[in-house]
Amino acid sequence: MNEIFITGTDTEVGKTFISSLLIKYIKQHKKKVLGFKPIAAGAEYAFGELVNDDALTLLESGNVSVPYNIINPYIFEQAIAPHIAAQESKKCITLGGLNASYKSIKTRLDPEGYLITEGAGGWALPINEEDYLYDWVKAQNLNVILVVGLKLGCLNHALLTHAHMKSIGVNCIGWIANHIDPSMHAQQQNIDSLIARLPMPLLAVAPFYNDSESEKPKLQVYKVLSDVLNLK
Ligand SMILES: Nc1ncnc2c1ncn2[C@@H]1O[C@H](COP(=O)(O)OP(=O)(O)OP(=O)(O)O)[C@@H](O)[C@H]1O
Ligand SMILES: C[C@H](N)[C@H](N)CCCCCC(=O)O
Ligand SMILES: [Mg+2]
Repeated sequence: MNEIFITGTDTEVGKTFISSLLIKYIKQHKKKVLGFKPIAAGAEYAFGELVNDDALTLLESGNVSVPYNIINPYIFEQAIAPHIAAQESKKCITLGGLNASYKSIKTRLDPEGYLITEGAGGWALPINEEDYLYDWVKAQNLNVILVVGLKLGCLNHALLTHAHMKSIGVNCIGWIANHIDPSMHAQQQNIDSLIARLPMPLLAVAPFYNDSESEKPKLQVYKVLSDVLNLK
């Protein structure tokens, strides 16, 4: 199975936006693909069940039909740091629980399928008093793609995020530049600054997408994306 973990330089930098475009890109290659949002904070009740927008977006983007709770095992109503939301609702996010959910979702895909997991927040997300979501990513030996939300400050966030991945032995297979701030100055120079400093390839660039535009958002994809995703 092809398994990828999508992290970002921060919360709200476009992990869901990019994950959804990547899932669509993989579907264009006639592959089965499923999104996984293990931990979601910020949810509403629909038909008596708590649901989260990111998880719904991932579910709708893929082409494998599974019940909601399979793709989003940990869900909290408040849009706050998940380990705090868990404490407040007297629940506990555990590495064991994440492993069990991951094992369960993997039974829904065959070995040629793609499982795209979206993190929550940035790379260093506490999940309880001891563990971080990256401990789980490392334990599962997942390849990571870093979404860089292009805004002032993203160079520091991207470089520190990658430095930490390297220090714990997590494999980052590439990064994606996401134009989230149309007013940002020197956008291309910022991309070039990261190309020069990050050792992994730039896989794609997402333009700023204006909701009022009739066109669907599109990734500008580099050939290396299909290579790292094993898509022929
Ligand atoms: N390229 C883009 N153009 C325009 N808007 C974008 C773009 N990328 C993301 N956005 C918008 O920015 C907001 C944050 O994006 P998104 O929800 O994907 O971030 P996230 O990193 O997944 O956040 P979270 O940490 O909550 O999971 C959303 O409203 C999304 O539609
Ligand atoms: C609520 C938000 N949209 C995300 N789901 C969770 C972000 C957690 C950030 C934790 C932190 O780094 O401070
Ligand atoms: Mg998201």
